[in-house]
Amino acid sequence: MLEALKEAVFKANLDLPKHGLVKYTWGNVSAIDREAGLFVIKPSGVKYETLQASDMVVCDLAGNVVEGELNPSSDTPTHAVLYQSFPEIGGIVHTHSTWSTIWAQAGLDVPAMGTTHADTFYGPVPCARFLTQSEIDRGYESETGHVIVETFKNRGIDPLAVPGVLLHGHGPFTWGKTADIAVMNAVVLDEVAKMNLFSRELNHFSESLPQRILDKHYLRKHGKEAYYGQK
Ligand SMILES: O=C(CO)[C@@H](O)[C@H](O)COP(=O)(O)O
Repeated sequence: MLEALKEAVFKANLDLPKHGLVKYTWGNVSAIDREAGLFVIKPSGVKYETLQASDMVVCDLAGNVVEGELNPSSDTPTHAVLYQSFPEIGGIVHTHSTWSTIWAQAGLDVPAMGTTHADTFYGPVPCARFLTQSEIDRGYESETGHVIVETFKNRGIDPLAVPGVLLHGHGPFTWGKTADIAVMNAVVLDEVAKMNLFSRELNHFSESLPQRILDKHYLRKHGKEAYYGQK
């Protein structure tokens, strides 16, 4: 079942260490077949060096395993909630990539400070709040997905215009129309997180570009007159 999608997700998972986004088994990639209502995700705890396409696990939109010998990623419930809530996305990446995780641990949005950021993200990449104890008790991974969705809803952010989020104290999730685009967005997010960290230091001596200039840059690059969901 879904052999081609398994191959695509397998290759996308191997791109994480290739781009320096993961250490050991930190992180995972999934992709969804919307017609089948099933998504394919990396198995939990399997080293990238030994990973095979046949190891991929197939889950339904509730996160239940429908095919696969291995346990799905521990983040499967988060992926499931995001696929349910963001119907236009096709692939999701979670990592603990260094520079994005620095901002996540600080509980800060990654600000839009230049065109490199604005090429991909229409405004800041938000940092979602800590989970409450009762949320953790209900299930950390599924509640994580709900906190991400709540963040975008409460802040009026379009997940297609900002295909990524930080989780306070945890790390980044990114997404896109395919697993490969989700991986690219994860690479860009980590790169701009690194750039912004040092730009903010230098900002003690200089000014950043105004947000309106960067917003126009995004809209021009993405051919959008006015992007709904963003003021
Ligand atoms: O965030 C975490 C653990 O804190 C997970 O994302 C692990 O980093 C990867 O878990 P598996 O996908 O191997 O279950």
